[in-house]
Amino acid sequence: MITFTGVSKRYPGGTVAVDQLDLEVPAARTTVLVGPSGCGKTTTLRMINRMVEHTEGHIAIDGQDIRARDPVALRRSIGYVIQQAGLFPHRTVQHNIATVPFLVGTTRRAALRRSAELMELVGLAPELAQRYPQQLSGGQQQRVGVARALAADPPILLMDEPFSAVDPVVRKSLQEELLRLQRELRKTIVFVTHDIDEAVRIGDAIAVFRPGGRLAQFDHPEHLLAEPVDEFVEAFLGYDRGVRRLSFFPASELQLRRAAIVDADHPAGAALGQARSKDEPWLLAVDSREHPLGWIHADTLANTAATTPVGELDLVRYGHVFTVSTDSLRAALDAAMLSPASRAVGVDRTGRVLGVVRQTDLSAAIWDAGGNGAAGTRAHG
Ligand SMILES: Nc1ncnc2c1ncn2[C@@H]1O[C@H](COP(=O)(O)OP(=O)(O)OP(=O)(O)O)[C@@H](O)[C@H]1O
Repeated sequence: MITFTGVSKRYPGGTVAVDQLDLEVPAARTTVLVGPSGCGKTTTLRMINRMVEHTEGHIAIDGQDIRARDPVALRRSIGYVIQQAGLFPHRTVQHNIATVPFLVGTTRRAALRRSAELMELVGLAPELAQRYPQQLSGGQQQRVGVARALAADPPILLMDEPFSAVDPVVRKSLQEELLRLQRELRKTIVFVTHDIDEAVRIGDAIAVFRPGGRLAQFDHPEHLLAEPVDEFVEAFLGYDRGVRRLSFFPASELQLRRAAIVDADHPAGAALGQARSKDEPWLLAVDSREHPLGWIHADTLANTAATTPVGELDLVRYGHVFTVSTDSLRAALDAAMLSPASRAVGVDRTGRVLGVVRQTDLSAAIWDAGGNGAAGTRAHG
């Protein structure tokens, strides 16, 4: 655990970057520091490894005051990842990753072996080992940065806007990788970002700072979104926080309708009977592996020769699906909103259709989620 007690930082010249911070950063969890530009996030992060010395108060790691530690040894025992990775341009990928092992006197062989292990861990192909940083994409550079920070197996990892220089798609995949790594490694991660969506996605706890370096709220993401302490936090979270909160409620409890599924080789007449008897105006046609093909409306079936197989009709695109076991209500809502049939298609991990969810059933689940705020369980998606 990292404990800040009455910590302030006044830079020479008088700027108070952090003002009387009391914060307990839990061990083996990801804590995210968010807030508008200049509110003291980076300063807070850098005070942990003494790259910036605090001017008031105490900072302790597992009960030990960091001032009692040698700053160089302290820094080496804490992983540090920054925006645009901060790699050494004249060192190959494998040597960049092995920087700290080399510094602390690990044998060349052991350091390079560790480097290869870490490349695999962060999802970098082995053939990239001999490349130089400028020969990598932004996302690959960030992965090297993470691998380098993990090389000495530090219990604490500080990450300062590590993913903000890459495009949104790469950023999302890096966030997913970080979540996967963290499930495996259980480091104490302190992560700085401007982006509240990123914070909610990866944080177990979120500290929102306000201008002037003051802590506004420290909370679990779902609780933060449900109950911002004041107007500043509410505005910072954005006015779509209700929808964002849905990402904490699993889709697995949604009622899935199987009666709306029809095999592609089923004749139109029988499908029409199914649609009418089950009160399902939209049917989802599936192939022999039960993967979705598209929607068909009862009116279309009524105007088709009864013997024509459903799969030969003009099916309406089904849009995107949600994975029942891992996605959240937010993903299911999104799938339903974008569906021409106003229904979301729920699949298993292999893409097999498990059922469809109507917007009315979704509304009921969302209503329940709203009523039981704090009881939500985190979905993985
Ligand atoms: N070395 C320094 N000397 C003087 N003032 C500084 C120094 N570093 C930061 N500051 C000031 O301290 C305040 C907090 O800066 P800090 O970088 O911690 O904020 P931040 O929340 O990380 O900002 P951003 O999101 O823009 O990176 C700002 O007013 C900044 O100008």
